[in-house]
Amino acid sequence: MNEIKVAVLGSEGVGKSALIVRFLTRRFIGEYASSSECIYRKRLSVDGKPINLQLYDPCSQAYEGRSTVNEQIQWAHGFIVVYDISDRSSFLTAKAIVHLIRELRLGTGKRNVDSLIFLVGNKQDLCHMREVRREEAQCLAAECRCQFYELSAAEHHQEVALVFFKMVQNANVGSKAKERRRRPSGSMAKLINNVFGKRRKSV
Ligand SMILES: Nc1nc2c(ncn2[C@@H]2O[C@H](COP(=O)(O)OP(=O)(O)OP(=O)(O)O)[C@@H](O)[C@H]2O)c(=O)[nH]1
Repeated sequence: MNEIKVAVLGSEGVGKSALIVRFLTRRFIGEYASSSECIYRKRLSVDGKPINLQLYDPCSQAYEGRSTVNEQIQWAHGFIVVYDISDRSSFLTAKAIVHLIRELRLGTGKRNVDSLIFLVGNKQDLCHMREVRREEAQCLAAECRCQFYELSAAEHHQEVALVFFKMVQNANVGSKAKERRRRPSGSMAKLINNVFGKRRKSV
């Protein structure tokens, strides 16, 4: 069964746990007691195929700089980078994380990251306290070639679910493509067989 690993990153209090819990349970739970990192697991069906999804939530460890994100980047197939639209500093942290992911992914040779970073502005219900303009976030997303969403874990279930499903779909397509690159294609396998198989017989 295909394993898809997604890290949900961002600074403290932006709503990482709220988004994950909203996706997993459809509910918004105001406060979360957890103070240590955790991995949530869920079985999904994508295009009729079963998928084991793992979601990494760093909890209060939040963004602890380059070395922590480096480890998370090695682990994850995809990244949901969250900021709070009413907190400018959380946007700057999200920006730093997105840049770091791109830089480190290129460094590890895992180049195909374009569809696997989502920038998510959470707490859209607090738009009267907005500190990050939507256009600014869209610009960052375009510059870093990632997908952009603005939503509210508190108010939107469908939008939140869509973001997670889209990420799983993209990661799944990426892992299938990787698998195909590893294995020779059907026609290539036939060709290899024809050439080398026949030669072996005639020796
Ligand atoms: N108004 C509003 N509050 C939200 C939303 N999402 C989360 N919150 C609140 O923001 C606070 C932090 O949410 P968490 O989900 O714990 O944030 P986190 O990023 O996981 O925080 P850490 O685990 O400390 O890193 C809580 O009080 C949530 O109720 C939202 O969409 N709107």
